[in-house]
Amino acid sequence: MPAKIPATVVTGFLGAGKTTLIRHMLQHANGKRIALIINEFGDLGVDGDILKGCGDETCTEDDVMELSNGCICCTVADDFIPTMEKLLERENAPDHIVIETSGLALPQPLVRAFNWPEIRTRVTVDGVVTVVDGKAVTEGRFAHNVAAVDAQRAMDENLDHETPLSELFEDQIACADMIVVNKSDLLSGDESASLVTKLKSESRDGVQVVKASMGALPVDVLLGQGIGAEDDLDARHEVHHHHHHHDEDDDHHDDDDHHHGHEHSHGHDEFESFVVERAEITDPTAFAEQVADVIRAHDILRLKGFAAVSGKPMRLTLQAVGPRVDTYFDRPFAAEESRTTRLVVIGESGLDQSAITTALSA
Ligand SMILES: Nc1nc2c(ncn2[C@@H]2O[C@H](COP(=O)(O)OP(=O)(O)OP(=O)(O)O)[C@@H](O)[C@H]2O)c(=O)[nH]1
Repeated sequence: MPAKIPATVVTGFLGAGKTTLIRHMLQHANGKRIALIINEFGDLGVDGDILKGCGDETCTEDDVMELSNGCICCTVADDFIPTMEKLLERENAPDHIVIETSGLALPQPLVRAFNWPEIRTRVTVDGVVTVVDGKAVTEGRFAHNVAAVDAQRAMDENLDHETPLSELFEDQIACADMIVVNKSDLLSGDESASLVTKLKSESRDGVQVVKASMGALPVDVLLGQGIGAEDDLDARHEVHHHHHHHDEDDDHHDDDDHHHGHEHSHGHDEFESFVVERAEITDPTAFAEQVADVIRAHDILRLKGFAAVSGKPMRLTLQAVGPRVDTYFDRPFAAEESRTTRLVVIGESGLDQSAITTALSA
């Protein structure tokens, strides 16, 4: 039997730097054929577009497969397994598979999917890499809810779920084989060192915690961990209490209802996304400020997309994580492509979509 193809799962909260890390990895792959599977939250396919546009010969469009919108654990049978099978049927099998989960995904259900018989004999989970936004964590964006949650708990003992942010973060840390403290360039040496120490103490024994800027890590550090995470699921406990019925079963593959039945009880239903489309903008700097103001006013977690700038043939990529907005021109608009501005907005459920749309369209 041929050796199993190793697959690395890259997880991490919205905007932590997963796509940036993968892009760096592809550009330094040294001839290794890496196939990518991307599961994005939000409708625009921004991550796939950024990766396909990386212009490196080792990452042709064929090597990037996008899963339809939705969380992997709800769509294993309909989407993830068929996509993997398509990849495995290719004549020219990849040396390594990298899966970028959406920033709102729980990695455990994805790792569990590697125990499906169709996949288990041919692929193994080489390791789970969890990318952490060092700046956001240092600023307490995931932890500052803890006091409120504890207060809530004290009032109602039946309430067993945490805030969506802290709970996702904990699940992603609990599943990690390697934790990347990204965005170290935005931290002092002391800040990043103390975050490394803290995450080491919060993660399982033997988990590596490394610092990075712009996800720049040697490919050999990221790939080839040889963990076999699918055999080791129990150690990667989930704090998501409301769907623990996933836990015991390695053989639920013939029970599709099992996957769909609880689709609406997932933590990430507490998040939503929508797309805002507007006409060309005139000034990238002014628009970035406008976007930052809208993000602050509406508590938006993540905003990204592409803009057309009057008089410029190039497309502007806009990326915001919290109120920090990055822009750069990535490539010319194609002849048949319409010069519009399209942005995907992601936040906790209850966003005022019409007010946000109006403010971004002004
Ligand atoms: N300063 C700084 N910015 C970074 C770093 N890594 C990523 N970014 C920026 O952070 C933004 C989000 O990065 P992505 O790589 O798209 O993050 P992601 O985790 O793939 O985001 P989602 O797929 O939306 O969850 C982009 O504007 C990046 O340029 C870093 O190490 N330092």
